[in-house]
Amino acid sequence: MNRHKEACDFTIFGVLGDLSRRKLIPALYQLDRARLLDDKTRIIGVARHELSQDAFIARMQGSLETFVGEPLDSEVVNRLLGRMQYVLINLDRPEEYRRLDKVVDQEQRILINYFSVSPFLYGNICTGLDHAGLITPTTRVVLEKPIGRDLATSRAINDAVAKVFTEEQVYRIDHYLGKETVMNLLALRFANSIFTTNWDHNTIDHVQITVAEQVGIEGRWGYFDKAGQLRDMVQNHLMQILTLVAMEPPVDLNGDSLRNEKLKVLKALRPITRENVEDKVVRGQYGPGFIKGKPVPGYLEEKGGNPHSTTETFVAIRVDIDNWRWADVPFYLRTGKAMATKRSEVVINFKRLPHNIFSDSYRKLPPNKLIIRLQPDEGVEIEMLNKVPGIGEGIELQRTMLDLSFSEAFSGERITDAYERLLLEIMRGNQALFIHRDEVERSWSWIDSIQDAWAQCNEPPKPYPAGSWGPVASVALLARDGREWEE
Ligand SMILES: NC(=O)C1=CN([C@@H]2O[C@H](COP(=O)(O)OP(=O)(O)OC[C@H]3O[C@@H](n4cnc5c(N)ncnc54)[C@H](OP(=O)(O)O)[C@@H]3O)[C@@H](O)[C@H]2O)C=CC1
Ligand SMILES: O=C1O[C@H](COP(=O)(O)O)[C@@H](O)[C@H](O)[C@H]1O
Repeated sequence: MNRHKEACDFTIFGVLGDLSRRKLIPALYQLDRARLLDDKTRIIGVARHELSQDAFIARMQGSLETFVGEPLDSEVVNRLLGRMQYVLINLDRPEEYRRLDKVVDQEQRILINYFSVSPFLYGNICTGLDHAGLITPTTRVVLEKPIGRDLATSRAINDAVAKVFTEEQVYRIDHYLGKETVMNLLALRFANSIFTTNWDHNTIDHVQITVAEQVGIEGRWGYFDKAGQLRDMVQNHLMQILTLVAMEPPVDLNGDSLRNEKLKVLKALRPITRENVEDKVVRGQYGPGFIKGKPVPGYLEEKGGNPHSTTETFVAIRVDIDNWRWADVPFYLRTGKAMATKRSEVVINFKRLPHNIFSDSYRKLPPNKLIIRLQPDEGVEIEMLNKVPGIGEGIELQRTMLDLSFSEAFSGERITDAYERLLLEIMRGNQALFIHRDEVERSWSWIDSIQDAWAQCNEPPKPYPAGSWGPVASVALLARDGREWEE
């Protein structure tokens, strides 16, 4: 691993697509602004449209103007655009990859190949790069999620990539791993003794992980309807958050140390099958409703959609981890589109104390909670009991919050976008924030079992109004265990 910035030929396949325009190009702008790109680094955009270099630069400038979200620094814009070069390649045609050979220089710079296209094109790109003799031991490849749609397709894609790249050359992106607050889970857990020593079945009752999105599908029907929320969000983002919360302490922060500990958690997930799927999983689909006071269509009425689709837009799951640390500590996951608000958080619910010595007003003392706000309004809260000040008789208790809001505690620090961090780590050659093939395949195998169980049950998803917290059945999922969601 090289911790220093290196000169790269950063090549984006699918440079005119949504991800590239909305996330990658703006992230490169921020890195250039922070002087984190080597002076010799170049950005090569690959797409299949006849486009002059000037027209390409104009399109990239348009992306910056639309998606950077702050006034642009013209000096940085000019420097960044000056690094860019367009190359026309139809990714299905191996003979066209030779055009890249003319622009990359692997003696001077590291070649990074970012596949910002459908995963079903990854094999073709690998063949094309190999055909053109562009793969050397220092070449890197970046794969976007989702890798496939199940274990079989993910294996086929990983096999195609493994024909030409070693695992040490592959960077599988899950952008949640680049979010400040997700990375902070490591600091919280392994830099603070109060948590390190209170992080198991002895002190924790259960864990909740919520990733609620307020947006609906909004023009992404073609992709989303074939995927659904389980594949789109749980297989990757929620599984990664879960593994970071549940894993054993890694020996250090190196890529393999972290990835091995995460993998052990995935191996310990209790399978969900036809026999228990109805008790453990709730599938929902949003209907018409109101978001921010405005009427919004249901999933089946979205533009370009199929009015008979049974694809889920919401999932809630009780996950059990069969290992020593988490015996009898359920992890409840929920994620959905078109929900009441955008909110992602992890809530660690501690156990109740066995006995109450205080007033009768609390029959049982409410347990402590640690709330980790992943986004928005990033921060950490601890819910605890305090004495109400005063000289009255006895000790009166009140629930209080210790609230560490990142915007206040680190005021002046800009919260970097996940892609900025991840692109930088790829350029540095640090694999710690990227996913190993074994993790992807373990996760798919667990998800496939739920998909199979759903297919056997053949039950339609439960409806919920857009702008709500999901189907009522998701409340019942916890109520059956005597618990409730953090609201
Ligand atoms: N968009 C997002 O927010 C996210 C995307 N991802 C992943 O990122 C990847 C890209 O997604 P996204 O940008 O949304 O997809 P888009 O469809 O917007 O972009 C893909 C690009 O690939 C190009 N392309 C397709 N086939 C070929 C070909 N044969 N030769 C050359 N170019 C081709 C398309 O060009 P053309 O215009 O000619 O069809 C298009 O510009 C996917 O793997 C997706 O799952 C992951 C997380 C979030
Ligand atoms: O990967 C994806 O993530 C987004 C949500 O990302 P966030 O950073 O805005 O939380 C989700 O909307 C999309 O469907 C999914 O493919």
